[in-house]
Amino acid sequence: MRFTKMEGLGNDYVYVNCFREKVYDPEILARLVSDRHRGIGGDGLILIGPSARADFNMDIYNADGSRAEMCGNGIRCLGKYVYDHGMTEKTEFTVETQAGIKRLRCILQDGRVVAVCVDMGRPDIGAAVEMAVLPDETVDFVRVSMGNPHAVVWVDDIYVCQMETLGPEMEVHPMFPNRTNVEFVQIVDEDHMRMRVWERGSGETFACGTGACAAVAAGIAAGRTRDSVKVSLLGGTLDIDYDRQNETMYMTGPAREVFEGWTDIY
Ligand SMILES: N[C@@H](CCC[C@H](N)C(=O)O)C(=O)O
Repeated sequence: MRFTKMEGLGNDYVYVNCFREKVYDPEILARLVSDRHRGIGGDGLILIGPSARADFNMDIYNADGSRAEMCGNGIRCLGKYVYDHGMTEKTEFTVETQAGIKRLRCILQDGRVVAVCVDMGRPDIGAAVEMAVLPDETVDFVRVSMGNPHAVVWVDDIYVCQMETLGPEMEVHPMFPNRTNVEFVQIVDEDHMRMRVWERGSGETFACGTGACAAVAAGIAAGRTRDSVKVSLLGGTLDIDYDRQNETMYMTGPAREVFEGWTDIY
């Protein structure tokens, strides 16, 4: 099976072009290829395929084999893949995901895609909630859906926020029957946030595009940020812009191809 390893801000995925490859069991394949010691290594698996409703289809599986509805960093890399590999001549096109159809605009340098802007759709924000966690503590969070589930926790400092213990506990808490991604977010000022993320099915990653949109949506709803915010993650910075008129979030950030290869795991 031929594959391509790609990354957006260090959030890395193994891509398989299903226009020419057949994947028999994507859940098992995701676990095998994501293994950083015995596999290719990545935060999950992304399958690029045809769509009856859009220019392309994206299916994403986390490192533990679970299926996710959407991936912000992953969809930017898909945009780079299909343009740079000559699968489209358009710099603006649509991608069907489990969270609906997303519109992408590729930003080129010397004929290659260096960054992609994605219309991420309308965030769905819940009320602030308190959750009991061990031992005898509570944590306040805001539930946000970007098509996939997020819990945004405000912290004073992302480096001393107990992410390693709270993240896995919140991910599987009974309040989230489908589990959740958890964002730990520090407001630097009205235009800038710092964020660490515990991803459902993958653990801590360097960045999460849907998570950054969820954090900005929660920041705007709480009156703590403006509509255009830079989100600094461990792997770099994303630009998130809320379009009030159309009630939609735009995410802009880089996309990189790391290497191509062949594997007999499939
Ligand atoms: N890293 C992604 C999100 C990937 C899916 C997520 N772990 C989930 O299960 O919802 C992003 O950049 O958005």
